[in-house]
Amino acid sequence: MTEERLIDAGATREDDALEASIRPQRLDEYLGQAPVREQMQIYIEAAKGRAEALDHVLIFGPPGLGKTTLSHVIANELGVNLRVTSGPVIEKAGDLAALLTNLQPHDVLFVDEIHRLSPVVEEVLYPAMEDFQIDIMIGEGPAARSIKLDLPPFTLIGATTRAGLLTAPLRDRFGIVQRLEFYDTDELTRIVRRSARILGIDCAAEGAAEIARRSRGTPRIANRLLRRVRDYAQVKAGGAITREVADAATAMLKVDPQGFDELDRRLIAMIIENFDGGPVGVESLAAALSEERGTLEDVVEPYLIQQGYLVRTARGRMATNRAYRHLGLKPRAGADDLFDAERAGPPG
Ligand SMILES: Nc1ncnc2c1ncn2[C@@H]1O[C@H](COP(=O)(O)OP(=O)(O)OP(=O)(O)O)[C@@H](O)[C@H]1O
Ligand SMILES: [Mg+2]
Repeated sequence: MTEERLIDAGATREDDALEASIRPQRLDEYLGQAPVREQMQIYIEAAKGRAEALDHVLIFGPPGLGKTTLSHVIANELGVNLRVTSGPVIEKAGDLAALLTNLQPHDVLFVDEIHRLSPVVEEVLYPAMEDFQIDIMIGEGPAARSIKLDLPPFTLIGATTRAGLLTAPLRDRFGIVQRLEFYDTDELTRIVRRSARILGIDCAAEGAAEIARRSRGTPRIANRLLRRVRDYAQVKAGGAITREVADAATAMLKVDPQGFDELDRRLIAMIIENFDGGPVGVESLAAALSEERGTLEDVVEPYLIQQGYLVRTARGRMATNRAYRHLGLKPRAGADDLFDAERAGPPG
C-alpha cells in the first residue's frame, strides 16, 4: 500500500502533530469504553490508597481504539512518570535492564507491541514483573556470574493488537487485562464534538454524528475525518460543519456510509466473488488480496466481524447475507442459518 488511506486506522504524521492537543489526559476525558474506565478508576484509586504500584495492565484491541491514550491516562491519574518503549525496540536483555533500573517507584513502563518482544528479553521481564527483581550477567566466559538486582515497584502496561500472539507465561503475569471494543456512534459523536471544541471547529451535533457513523468504530479515524471535513467546510461552506456539509464532504471523500474502507470492500468482494462466499482460509484470502495475513486479522476482520459482515468458522472466513446485500447482491439461500450453526464451533 503506497497511498495513504483516509480510513486506515494506523497513525500518520498529521495525526501525531495534532495528537498532543486532543489526546485525552484524564479518565473523565477518555470517552466510551465504560467498563474499562469504571474498572480502571477503581484499581487506580485502590492502588493510590494503599500507596502501592498499580498491578500490571495488558491492553489489547485493534489499531486506533485508544491503547496508547489509555496508558497515558493511567500514568496521569496515578501521578507518576510514564516511560514509553516498544517490543521491537528492546533488542537485548541489557536494554530492558537499563529501562527498568531507571524507573522511580510506582512509575509506569509502557511497552507497545508487546507481542514482539524477543524471547530473551521476555525471560528478563518475568521476574521483574513478579518480584521486582532482575538477574543480570556480569563479565564474560568462565568468570561470568549472574547477580540479582532489586527494582523499584513499578507498573508494566503492555499494549497489543494481537493478544493471541502473547506467550502464556507473559499473559499470566498481568493482573489487569483490558480489551478495547469498537466505539458506537454516540461515543464517537462525543469524541468528535470534544475534538472540534479543542480545535476551535464549528461543528453541529448532527454533523458530528455523520462523521462518527463513517469512522469505522475508531476514534483515530473520527478525528482524521473531522479534519478533512473541516477543510471542505472552510472552502465550500463558510466554515461550519452541518449535517449537509458532513454528508457532502464524506461523499466527496468516497467514505462508505458504513465507514468501510477500500480494503474492507475488497475483502468482502473477494470472498463473495472469488470464493463463492466462503469458507476460505485466511492465508488464501491474504494471498488473493496481496495483503499480509496479520493485517487482515488485526485491522480488517475485527470490524467486519463486529458489524456482522464476516464470520470466522472452523473452516475459514465466510461472508454473511449482510455482506451480499452491501454489495447489492442477492444473499445465498439459507446461508445465514448455516453460519449460525458454525459460529458455535471453534474459530479457525
Ligand atoms: N476513549 C477515547 N476518547 C477520546 N479520544 C480517544 C479515545 N481513545 C482514543 N482517542 C483518540 O484516538 C486517537 C488514537 O488513539 P491511540 O493512539 O491511543 O490508539 P492505539 O490503540 O494506541 O492505536 P495503535 O494500535 O495504532 O497504537 C488518539 O489521538 C486519541 O485522541
Ligand atoms: Mg498506540
